[in-house]
Amino acid sequence: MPETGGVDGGSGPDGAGGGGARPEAFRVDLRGVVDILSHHLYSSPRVYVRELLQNARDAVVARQDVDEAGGSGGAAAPPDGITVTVEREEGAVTVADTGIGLTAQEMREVLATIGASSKTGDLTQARRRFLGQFGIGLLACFLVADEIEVRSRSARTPDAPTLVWTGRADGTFTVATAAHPLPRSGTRVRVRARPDDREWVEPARVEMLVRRFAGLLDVPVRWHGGHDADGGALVTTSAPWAGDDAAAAAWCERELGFAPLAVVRLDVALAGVRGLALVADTPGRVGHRRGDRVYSRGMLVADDNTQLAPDWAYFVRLVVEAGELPLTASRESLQDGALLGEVREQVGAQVRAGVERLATGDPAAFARFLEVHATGLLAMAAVDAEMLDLVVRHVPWETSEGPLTLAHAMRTRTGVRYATSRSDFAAFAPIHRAAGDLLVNGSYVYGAEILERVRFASTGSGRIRPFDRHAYLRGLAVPATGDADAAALTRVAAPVLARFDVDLDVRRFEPASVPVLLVGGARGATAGDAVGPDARDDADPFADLLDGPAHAPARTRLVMNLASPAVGALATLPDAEVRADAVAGLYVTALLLAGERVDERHGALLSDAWRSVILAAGGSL
Ligand SMILES: Nc1ncnc2c1ncn2[C@@H]1O[C@H](COP(=O)(O)OP(=O)(O)OP(=O)(O)O)[C@@H](O)[C@H]1O
Repeated sequence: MPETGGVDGGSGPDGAGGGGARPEAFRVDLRGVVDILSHHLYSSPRVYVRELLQNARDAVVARQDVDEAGGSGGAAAPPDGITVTVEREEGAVTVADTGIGLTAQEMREVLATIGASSKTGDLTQARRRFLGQFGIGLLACFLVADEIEVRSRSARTPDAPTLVWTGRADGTFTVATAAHPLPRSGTRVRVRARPDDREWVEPARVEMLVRRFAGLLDVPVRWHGGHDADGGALVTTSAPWAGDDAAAAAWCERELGFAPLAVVRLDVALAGVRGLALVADTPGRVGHRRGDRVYSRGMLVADDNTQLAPDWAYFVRLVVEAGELPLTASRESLQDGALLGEVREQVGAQVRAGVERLATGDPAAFARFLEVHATGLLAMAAVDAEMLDLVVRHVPWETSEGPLTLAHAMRTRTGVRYATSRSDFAAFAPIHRAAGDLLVNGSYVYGAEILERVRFASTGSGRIRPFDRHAYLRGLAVPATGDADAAALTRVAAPVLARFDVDLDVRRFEPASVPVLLVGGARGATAGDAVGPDARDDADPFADLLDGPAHAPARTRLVMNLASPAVGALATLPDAEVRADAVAGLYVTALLLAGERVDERHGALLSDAWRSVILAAGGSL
């Protein structure tokens, strides 16, 4: 007669509390429970394969504690470990293990009681050794089948009988002695799919699931397609972190589909977490990490897990053995908690250390890393103090002295300045170089934010300042009053520049190779053109306050360098028209040097200037 699973008919003492009412036991509607599992716990019916593998694995581990006296042997004995077999015609899957097995009493107590597990005695100890803990995993078989058959021979006594437990989705089960004993102790669980669920027991699918879930399992797993009589093909392989970097890279290419730029080893001893951080070969989206491949005792938990790495580590994908980190009941993610938080922090620190090692030990690999991930790295540094630190120490910036790290620049120079516009950097870098000052190009995406943070961080305080072109220009030597060259140049150039709505500023500075500098926001084009509002977007917002009377709009200034031979000789040109064309030409040169947008009209001005100068120098039309 079938027994009813999950119902305990026991009762408490009559009259205890509750006015003499007899305590009754909860009843369990197994179909209802399975319905909850399938809709709210498990992501897909395919997890039945994982749950069976997991139970088999735990049984093999538990067996290691028991010294079976002469239990195994015989020609038909299965090989040590786990074997999965599919009967195509029957639509059945069998997972056989050489594990601890079950006695009749254990079958009644742990197989048929929802929430009962043999693995929860000492939770910490159990967690260290077993995958199961909740006592519900076996029910996953009801996602695809109406009946589960567990054929088992306990390893606890040498002459244990082989028993068959048959559990049904209607909540009943039977225990009987098997007609055909198992050749050695262990368990075979067989599920035969419902006609509607045959897709879940298709051999190709089951093989794929077994390889996926159990590929790294810590006990050997064999796949037996059901045709040959041998022990089946070994599915389990060694973990990617067990081999060298080349093996890890090959694994990454095969399993994750990319050739990693670098491999960082992870080892968080406090939770037995081990694995790899594989540096992606494409930029990815900052702040959008691809999930990580997580295993527990070699059983696949997820390949899109986002709990183990900090968000900023978007440039790596992890493959990790989660060690003692507990899993949720669905077994598809990790339980949140202090331990997970600590592990995440250490994983972050180890990824950062890996990037540092790359930066210091393998410059070529680090350069490749920056080529792909620089923007992302800078984006993270703009918000994360530790990434900022890494960027300061290892990322080279364009400076007036060539590429330098900010750390090096600040260590070796005083008064380092950074320009946040490309045009300022282009125009002022040569002047800084000539004066022995250092200018950093901070016009990259996130450059301004990062340099601003560095400026106020303890490492940077006082050593790096934003570049202020107005203040800098005020520092450039003004020709003495009465300087004849300056007066002559002003007479020649000021009226021409006025046509472009541009003021003249005559200075004398090094290097002489810089004839002109454009300062201010306007991109005046040709004479008579008004300066459009959009032309002001590059202007220094404080320029009005610093330079002009209150509320006066900042006017574009052309700084002409009297130290430049071209500028110095300008006023000596005899022909007024040539002089005017040359001034206009220098103005366009200044626009170009400042990286301003120029158009056809500027091209015409430049062309006129060249024509006039060439003709004046003796050329002919
Ligand atoms: N192959 C097996 N060999 C021996 N015992 C088994 C086997 N499969 C299941 N059992 C027993 O049945 C119990 C219940 O299994 P079930 O999968 O429902 O839960 P669990 O593995 O304990 O926990 P979880 O729900 O976390 O998986 C197990 O604790 C174990 O004692």
